[in-house]
Amino acid sequence: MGSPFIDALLGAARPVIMELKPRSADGEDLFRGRSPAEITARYEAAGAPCLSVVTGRWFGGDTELLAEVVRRTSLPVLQKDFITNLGQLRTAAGLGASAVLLTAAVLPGAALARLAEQALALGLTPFIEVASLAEAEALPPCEGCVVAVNNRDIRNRERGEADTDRSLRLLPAVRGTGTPCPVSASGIDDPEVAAGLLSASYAGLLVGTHLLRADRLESWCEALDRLRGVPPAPCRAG
Ligand SMILES: O=P(O)(O)OC[C@@H](O)[C@@H](O)c1c[nH]c2ccccc12
Repeated sequence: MGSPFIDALLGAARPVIMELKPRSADGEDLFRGRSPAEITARYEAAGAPCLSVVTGRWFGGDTELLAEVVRRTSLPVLQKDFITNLGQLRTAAGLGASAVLLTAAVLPGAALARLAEQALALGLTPFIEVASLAEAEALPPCEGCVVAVNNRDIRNRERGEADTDRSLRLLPAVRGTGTPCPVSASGIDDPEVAAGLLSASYAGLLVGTHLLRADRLESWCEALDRLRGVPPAPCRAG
C-alpha cells in the first residue's frame, strides 16, 4: 500500500514538514496565543506538504491537539510522541494520523521492527528517527518508512545544541536502509543549512521551533526557495 505521507513529501515543491509544538523542551511558549487552527492555516498557506503534531506532554501537547489539527487540514499528519505499544498506534490511526514517530533510541531492535510492521498494517507510515550511526545501521529494511535523523539529543528531551552535520554524516547509512524518504529533523533554522541538507539529497526536512518563532514565515520559505534555485512556491502566509 502507498503512503500518502511519503507521496506528499516526495512530490512537494517545498519539502518541509511543518510542526505544531506548543512548548519547547525548555518551557518556551511557542504558540504565543495562536490557536492550532491558525497555525495550521499558516502552514498550509506556506505550502507545507505534511504537518507534524507533537502530542508529548513535556512539549505541552496531547492527543486532542492531534485531533484538532486533523479536523482542520486534509494534509497528511505525523504524530510525534514516544510511541511504544500497539494501543498508541491504534489511537493514532483512530484520530486520523497518517504517520507515527518511532524513536530508535527508546525501542530495542525487535520492538522497533514489530511496531513498524504493526503501524504499516494499520495504514500508518512509520517515521523512524535515529540519532547515531549505530542506530541507523541497526534498522530493519525500511522500504515503506521515512527514516529521519534527529539533529538533537532526544535522550535529554531535545535540550542542547543541534548538530545538523550529523544528518550529513549519517545519510549513507540512512540510504542503506532502503527508505525512499530520508528526512533531517530538529534544530534547523538557517535557510542555508536547510538548502544544504536538501541538496545533499535529503528528501525532506522537519522544522518546528524556528517556524513557530518566525514572525514572517514567508521570508524563510522564500529564502529557502532562492537558495535551492527553484521558482518560488506560492506562499501566502505572513
Ligand atoms: O523544533 P525543532 O528543533 O525544529 O524540532 C522539531 C522536531 O524534530 C522535534 O520536535 C522532535 C524530534 N523528536 C521528537 C520526539 C518527540 C517530540 C518532539 C520531537
